[in-house]
Amino acid sequence: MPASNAANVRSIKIVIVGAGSVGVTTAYALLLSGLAAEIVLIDIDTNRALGEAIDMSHAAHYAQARVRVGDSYDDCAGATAVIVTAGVNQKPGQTRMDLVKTNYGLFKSIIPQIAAAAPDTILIIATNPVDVLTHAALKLSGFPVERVIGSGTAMDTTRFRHELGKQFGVNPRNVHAVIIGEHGDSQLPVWSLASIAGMRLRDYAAQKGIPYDQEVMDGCSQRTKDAAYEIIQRKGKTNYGVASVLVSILEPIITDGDALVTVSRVGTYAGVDDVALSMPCKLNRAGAHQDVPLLLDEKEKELLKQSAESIKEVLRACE
Ligand SMILES: NC(=O)C1=CN([C@@H]2O[C@H](COP(=O)(O)OP(=O)(O)OC[C@H]3O[C@@H](n4cnc5c(N)ncnc54)[C@H](O)[C@@H]3O)[C@@H](O)[C@H]2O)C=CC1
Ligand SMILES: CC(=O)C(=O)O
Repeated sequence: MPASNAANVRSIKIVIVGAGSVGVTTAYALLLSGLAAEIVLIDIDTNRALGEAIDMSHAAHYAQARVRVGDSYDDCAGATAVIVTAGVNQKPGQTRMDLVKTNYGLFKSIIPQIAAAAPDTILIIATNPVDVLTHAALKLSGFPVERVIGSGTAMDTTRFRHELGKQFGVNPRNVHAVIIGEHGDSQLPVWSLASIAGMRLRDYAAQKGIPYDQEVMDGCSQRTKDAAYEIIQRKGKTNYGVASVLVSILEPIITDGDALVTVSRVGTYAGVDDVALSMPCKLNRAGAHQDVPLLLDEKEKELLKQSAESIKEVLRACE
């Protein structure tokens, strides 16, 4: 973090609603990041949350931050951001959309309480299905659209860059490629704009003498899409990747950093209105701004439309 922002951190309070696997891993990643002075955990299982907070407060000794449990949603007051991770997760074989009924019901109860206690905060939604619930959180909070952000395909973009970085033998940070659309099965890779060192992937491969094969590339995007299914099949949940992604979304909000991140936000996409999905957004103190139009090719535009429509269909069924 830039030294000029260090002073800000002393006033930064972040609330995490849902102190399960994603919530506590995020709290720990945030604690070690040094971005917050106070981290508050809120969970219906207050006893377990307290155990986590006590344990983490011993790590806080090394990180100069305070971790505590909130007594009620009133503890959201004054939070720079409230991250929502409460809700059921996928069992092996389930899709994210399979969780919608339970988690939508939960949001109807918790979002109005957070909004009443912290009317100026930024909501960051991680609970799945994240796009549908980002839309729900916007409607239930009455917040401006910039202040309701879904973690969206920031997670998939991270996984995609990891796959491409392995394929091309470069650090994933040097791969410029995004996954857009649903954080789920209808997501799409933007191949037409993917680059390494300013070169299209095909050109980079040619320069390096690496064979370029679209089937191999498609394997990278397929593994990205399937990553959560594989991890859940093997260990029952995903938590480390998303925790780091949530901190990477928080960082530009806390530091007013103007970072471009593929997050989910309500808007109109490929002609489908009032739907939340991910496109690159500029993140800063005021929230998420959609001022990064992507010049998609015709096939990508069609796939984005299909993704928006599939999210909208689930939204309609919820209403
Ligand atoms: N956006 C993303 O990239 C990712 C999203 N997820 C999603 O995050 C959610 C949480 O996953 P896990 O942490 O693995 O589940 P978990 O079961 O470990 O934790 C969920 C927590 O929510 C709490 N909770 C339930 N109802 C509550 C309420 N009314 N108020 C406060 N807390 C409440 C539970 O007590 C539990 O501690 C799931 O929907 C999962 O699909 C998980 C990984 C990645
Ligand atoms: C579970 C989930 O949404 C993920 O790890 O991508």
